[in-house]
Amino acid sequence: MSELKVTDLTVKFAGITALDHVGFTVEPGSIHAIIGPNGAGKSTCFNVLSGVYKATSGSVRFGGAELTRMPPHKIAALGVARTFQNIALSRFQSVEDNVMLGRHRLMRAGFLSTGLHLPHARREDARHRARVREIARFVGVAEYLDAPVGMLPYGVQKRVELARALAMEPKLLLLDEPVAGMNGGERRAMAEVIVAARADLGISILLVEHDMGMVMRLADQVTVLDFGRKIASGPPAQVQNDPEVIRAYLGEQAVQQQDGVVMAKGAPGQAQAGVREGALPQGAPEASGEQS
Ligand SMILES: Nc1ncnc2c1ncn2[C@@H]1O[C@H](COP(=O)(O)OP(=O)(O)OP(=O)(O)O)[C@@H](O)[C@H]1O
Repeated sequence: MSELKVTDLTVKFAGITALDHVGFTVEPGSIHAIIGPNGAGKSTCFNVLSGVYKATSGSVRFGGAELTRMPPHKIAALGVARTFQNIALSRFQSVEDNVMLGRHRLMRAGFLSTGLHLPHARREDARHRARVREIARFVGVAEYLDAPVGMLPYGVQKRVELARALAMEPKLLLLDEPVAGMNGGERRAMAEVIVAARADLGISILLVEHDMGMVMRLADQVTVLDFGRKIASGPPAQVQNDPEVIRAYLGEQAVQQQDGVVMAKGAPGQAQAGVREGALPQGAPEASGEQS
């Protein structure tokens, strides 16, 4: 099994250092979360890992391969699959056809022989469609296989996206805010699928998520970014009590006020000026059911 090792990763855009010598390791078969307030560099990190952005310096190694100079399709071919913050599916195609797109790199029959319905291409297509149906059952979308994706509820579409990523038979899955915009029930269903993907398929998972209840419940390890720098890392229980992390989320005042309890000032439910999105709850709560 391959580990993902990120070392000294730096990404600069004109005038902005989005990632500043960031390092972390995703152990094989683990769930690792990257968290941090808005603009911390989480998406930039994902975009480098999947080949969308080029690193300014540093290294990303997956197994024996250096990913930083590889195009996205080569990284995918090594077994790294990702989902996106905003759903990236073909709305007019069926669930089955969308998930089949994930299998393309695994198919040997060319476009022409598939189009001409040659026997070997037909057999291969049937084999892949059978696997697609298995994966659809695994993520709980089997009943929607024939439906156009655009007709389905948002939570189901997010699971279809996960199914398409799993259809690539990845070793490492990058999930960019997998429960964003979902209601409580949808979040719990998604969390169950993520846990099952690790347990049943042995996949390593790297997760960016603003739902801290979910992160604290699912992740084995958490890396915290703020303004492009890694400010903390470790198991969830350790990270959520780290003063640097509390300061990043709630500001200096909160650190001075808090004595074991992290709270923002102001009326309940009212955001404090300067408090950044993704407030960090104490304890290890169940999946929150609330959107951060
Ligand atoms: N393509 C780009 N060009 C210029 N600046 C960028 C680009 N992508 C990201 N940035 C900047 O890099 C910094 C990190 O942004 P990034 O989107 O990675 O943060 P994030 O932690 O994912 O935030 P959010 O939680 O809001 O999605 C921000 O200052 C952002 O404006």
